[in-house]
Amino acid sequence: MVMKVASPKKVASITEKVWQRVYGSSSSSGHYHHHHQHQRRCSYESDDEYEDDDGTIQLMQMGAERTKNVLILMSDTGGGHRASAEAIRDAFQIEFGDEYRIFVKDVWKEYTGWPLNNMERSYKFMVKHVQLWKVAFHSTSPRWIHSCYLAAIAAYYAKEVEAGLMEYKPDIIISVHPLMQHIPLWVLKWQGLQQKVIFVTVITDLNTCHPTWFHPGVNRCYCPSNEVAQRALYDGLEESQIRVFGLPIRPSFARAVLSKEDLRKELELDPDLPAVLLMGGGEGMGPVKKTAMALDESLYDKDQEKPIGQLIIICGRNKALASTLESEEWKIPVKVRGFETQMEKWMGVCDCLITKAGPGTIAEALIRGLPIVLNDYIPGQEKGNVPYVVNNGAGVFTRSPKETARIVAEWFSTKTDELHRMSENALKLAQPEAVFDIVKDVHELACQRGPLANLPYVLTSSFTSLI
Ligand SMILES: CCCCC/C=C\C/C=C\CCCCCCCC(=O)OC[C@H](CO[C@@H]1O[C@H](CO)[C@H](O)[C@H](O)[C@H]1O)OC(=O)CCCCCCC/C=C\C/C=C\CCCCC
Ligand SMILES: O=c1ccn([C@@H]2O[C@H](COP(=O)(O)OP(=O)(O)O)[C@@H](O)[C@H]2O)c(=O)[nH]1
Repeated sequence: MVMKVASPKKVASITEKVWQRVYGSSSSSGHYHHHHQHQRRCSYESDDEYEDDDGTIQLMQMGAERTKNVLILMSDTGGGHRASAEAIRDAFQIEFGDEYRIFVKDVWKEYTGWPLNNMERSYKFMVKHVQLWKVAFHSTSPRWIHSCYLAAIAAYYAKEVEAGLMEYKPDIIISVHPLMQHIPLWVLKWQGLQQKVIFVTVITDLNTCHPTWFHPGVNRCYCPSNEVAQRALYDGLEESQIRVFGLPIRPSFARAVLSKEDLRKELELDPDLPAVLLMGGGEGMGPVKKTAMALDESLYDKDQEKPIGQLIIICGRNKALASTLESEEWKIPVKVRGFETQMEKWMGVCDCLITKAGPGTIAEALIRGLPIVLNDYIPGQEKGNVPYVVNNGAGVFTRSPKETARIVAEWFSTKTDELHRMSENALKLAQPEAVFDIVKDVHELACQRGPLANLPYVLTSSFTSLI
């Protein structure tokens, strides 16, 4: 909160002056008491002030009372970055209420031009032509290569990015995207805002992530696994910058108490038949259709002429896939859905999952204790998710739709004990509290920053004024 008050000639202390203005009393014990009503608020306070030309005093902050702005940088390249961004936003709200104001934004899309404003489409195109993605991913891995690209883009779009970031006057910037470290950090540096704005990265890949995630200039780098933390250390981050809590998953997964029975009624599913969930990330990627067809065969008992399981297919934003599947005739009970906002419910009614190796979907399934058949992965960032699941006994990998269908049929008939064992292993890997650990740690960072964080934006030099 920035307040303007007239400058009194004689006052004992600045703190008293502030509290006199705000509460009409100079009692510092009143101040103390007020702080304790906000247990979780930062415990620092500061007396920053400066005098304007007109003789009024700008009171920079009310210490702990100021609502802090948190800008979460994401992009809809896949569904995982938005899901993690929203998870962090929700956890901030649950833990700290109105102490933080959260903005989840794709600043590139809103403020810049080609190629940054078009990443979703470029990414979709590249992963469809998977060899192209493989070359792009690996050829940009060396630091000097991606730094050159990103520096060129930063120079070109500096003003736009600056405008995009400054619109939200962030006290804290959280990047949940591999290409959103370098450019914002350069802008902060150019503006002399590094001491004021906390910058943290929350990595949303479980293992073989791209090195653009690791920037030595961050205040914290939250790694979802020890494997990623090792990579961060290898890429030059200090141990003090790294924290390993897990991948941030929406609190509705961690905190909701779900009864399978009630959910099956709500979602209009068969109450008794075991259920398999088939999906392909936010974009409905991978061999979804072929797998659905194979399951329609394997989950139907021809001798008894009845199904041994039911199938739910979530197509995400892939509308073409949803409409093709909706027009099919099925022997077993099948539900075809588009983009669902309550994934915790759909996972809560199922007994196992078939998916490409998306980190968000995997982490959610682990929380729900769902054994996973991984049927595809995007080269590069998703490759390492396969051993992560398989070596920990939480699932299997096969690219063959028929093999997938056979495995699920066995899990639902002769190998229920294997299904049960894998479910237990999945639960052991789950980290439902990760998102809360992350926001609490960010909050601690904000508290440690103290008065420096409360310099108003008007005091800092703007990049636009330098050029
Ligand atoms: C020396 C020869 C160079 C050849 C390459 C030519 C040009 C560069 C073209 C493309 C750059 C490719 C960037 C590669 C780095 C990507 C880092 C990364 O891991 O990105 C992943 C994200 C998607 O997120 C993932 O989604 C998954 C699911 O789908 C899953 O959820 C996973 O967890 C997520 O991490 O990918 C992107 O965001 C890619 C955006 C693609 C942008 C294409 C723009 C192309 C145009 C020009 C280049 C502009 C900027 C790139 C700067 C390059 C520096 C890395
Ligand atoms: O209809 C859908 C399909 C997917 N998702 C979510 O999108 C994310 C997908 O992330 P993941 O990392 O698995 O793959 P990506 O989509 O990024 O390739 C997960 O959180 C899913 O729960 C969703 O909310 N609704």
